Amino acid sequence: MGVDESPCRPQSLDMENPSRRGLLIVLSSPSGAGKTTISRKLMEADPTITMSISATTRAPRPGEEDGKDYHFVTDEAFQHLVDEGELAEWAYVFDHRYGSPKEPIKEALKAGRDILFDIDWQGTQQLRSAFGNDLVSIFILPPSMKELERRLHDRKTDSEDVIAGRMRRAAGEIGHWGEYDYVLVNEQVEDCLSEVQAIVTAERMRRNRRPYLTDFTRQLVERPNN
Ligand SMILES: Nc1nc2c(ncn2[C@@H]2O[C@H](COP(=O)(O)OP(=O)(O)O)[C@@H](O)[C@H]2O)c(=O)[nH]1
Ligand SMILES: Nc1ncnc2c1ncn2[C@@H]1O[C@H](COP(=O)(O)OP(=O)(O)O)[C@@H](O)[C@H]1O
Repeated sequence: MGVDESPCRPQSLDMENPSRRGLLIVLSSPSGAGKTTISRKLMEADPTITMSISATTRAPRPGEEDGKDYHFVTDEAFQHLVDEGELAEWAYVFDHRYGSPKEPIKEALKAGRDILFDIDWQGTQQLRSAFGNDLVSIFILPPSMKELERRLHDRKTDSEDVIAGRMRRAAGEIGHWGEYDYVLVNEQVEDCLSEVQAIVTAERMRRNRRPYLTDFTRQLVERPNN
């Protein structure tokens, strides 16, 4: 259901204005647990959700597209983004820098659209400080460390060295699970996707994200014959 199709949406609402505050949806996990897979499926099922495309200094993997998967930039270009205050958050991950551009977030929130982030715990902390109640955070765990390693090999995008580095970092990343609003185990992709969708649906219904309810409830009470 699209943003404007809620059955609870009062008819008198100004159609030019968004009826709901946009939501920042953050997915974090150790590398290989499945957040890219879940993100893609979530957006396929609900095209009103847009992805925040991060800037990174890491090299593209085979099949990755500049401007679609990441904005692949040099160290100098990344530093320029930092200096100009164009990133809402940024962090070092696996010896590279990754950051979320500020402008698309502002646009999405203004338009009442939801925006999805595939970022680590450091970025999540920074976004939570900046956006508070507009953010919902979800941590995705693998069913086991053995399965995590199997998925990293299966993906065939990284060398043995890189996989070993990602596995070494996984325990540290998992250590931050307690900072997240929701924690899921990605055993079967479709089950995990359904759980993420249930969270998004419920979070969209939160009272503070539906400011029009103030007018709607007033109308209900003041004009009982309508
Ligand atoms: N803080 C922060 N982390 C990011 C950002 N973009 C990606 N990451 C994280 O960087 C880590 C590495 O990402 P990537 O190199 O694509 O590897 P992957 O985890 O195997 O997909 C993952 O934990 C991502 O969630 C960002 O903009 N900010
Ligand atoms: N539930 C799952 N069961 C089996 N394989 C999975 C599952 N979820 C993801 N994968 C596979 O695991 C690999 C890593 O998934 P990916 O989405 O790239 O993880 P991340 O973005 O967290 O690094 C990919 O090859 C993906 O197809």
